Amino acid sequence: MNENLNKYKGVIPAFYACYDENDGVSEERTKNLAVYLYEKGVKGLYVGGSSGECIYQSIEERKRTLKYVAEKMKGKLTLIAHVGAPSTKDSVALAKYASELGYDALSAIPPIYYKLPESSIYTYWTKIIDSTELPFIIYNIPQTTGYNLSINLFERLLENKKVIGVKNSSMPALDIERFKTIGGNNVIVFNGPDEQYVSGRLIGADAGIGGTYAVMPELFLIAEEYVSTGRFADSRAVQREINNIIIALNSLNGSMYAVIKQILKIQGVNVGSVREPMSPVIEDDLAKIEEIRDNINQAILNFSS
Ligand SMILES: CC(=O)N[C@H](C=O)[C@@H](O)[C@H](O)[C@H](O)CO
Ligand SMILES: CC(=O)C(=O)O
Repeated sequence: MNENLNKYKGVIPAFYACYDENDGVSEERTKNLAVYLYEKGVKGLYVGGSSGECIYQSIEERKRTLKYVAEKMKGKLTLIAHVGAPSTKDSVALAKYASELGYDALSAIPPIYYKLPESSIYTYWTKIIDSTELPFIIYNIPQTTGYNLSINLFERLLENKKVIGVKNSSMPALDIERFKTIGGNNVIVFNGPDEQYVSGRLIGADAGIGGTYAVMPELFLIAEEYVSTGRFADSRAVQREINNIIIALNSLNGSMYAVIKQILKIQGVNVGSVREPMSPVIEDDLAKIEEIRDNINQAILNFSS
């Protein structure tokens, strides 16, 4: 692995949108969550992606989140700014801003909503990449964007030396193997699906970025330790627990992020709720959410010994 890429190797939580009680971006809560995750020992933060509710926020709000995280964590954690927005213009504005703030790398989803040809997707990503000196991580998440990164476009993008990696959230582990095989040691491949962290790492992912890490960073750090030290049976056991928890997080009335934020709140890290149209948690689910939180803590205890 290229030396410069070592700072990306590890568990990198996707950072959440942190709101005040009036659905506004909260400086204090954003900084508190950043510090909380830093103290857990994660490698870096992926700021302003799906978990950051990027699509529901104004560019101004996204800039504020990028700024608050950088103010607290620059030089302490590897900071990746997700700058994908519906228009190229807004994405480039965010990219330039993240670069001024001292982020380590940029990342972006492909264009959304309209089904654009690959030539437009190539141009979109390239304009973001060309707008700063920062390295770039492609974000492939076909479930939400409707576009699945082709090998052809991946190879074309890799011709640009600023492209250092891909965060792959498609479900086939095969995609991770292909991207790693094609990219080799000069490219870092991030596992996307948290439910397949262990499989992703074994088939070629160098690291992981995920939306549920922040509610149970300990478990992903343990899974990573087991994988990297060859304790495969143990790593499977942790993955099973993680999956039980993710399934539970998705089994209630509120959106997964609302449930996660409720758990963080019980843990003493209040980051508010989710922005509509995502649904908040409902009163009737609060006891079940406590139970999920207890299960997370029990799993951490079980695997820490
Ligand atoms: C589709 C999607 O949002 N994928 C996220 C990013 O890769 C994951 O981290 C999920 O949040 C996670 O795997 C839970 O399903
Ligand atoms: C990984 C993820 O959930 C994000 O893009 O924020």
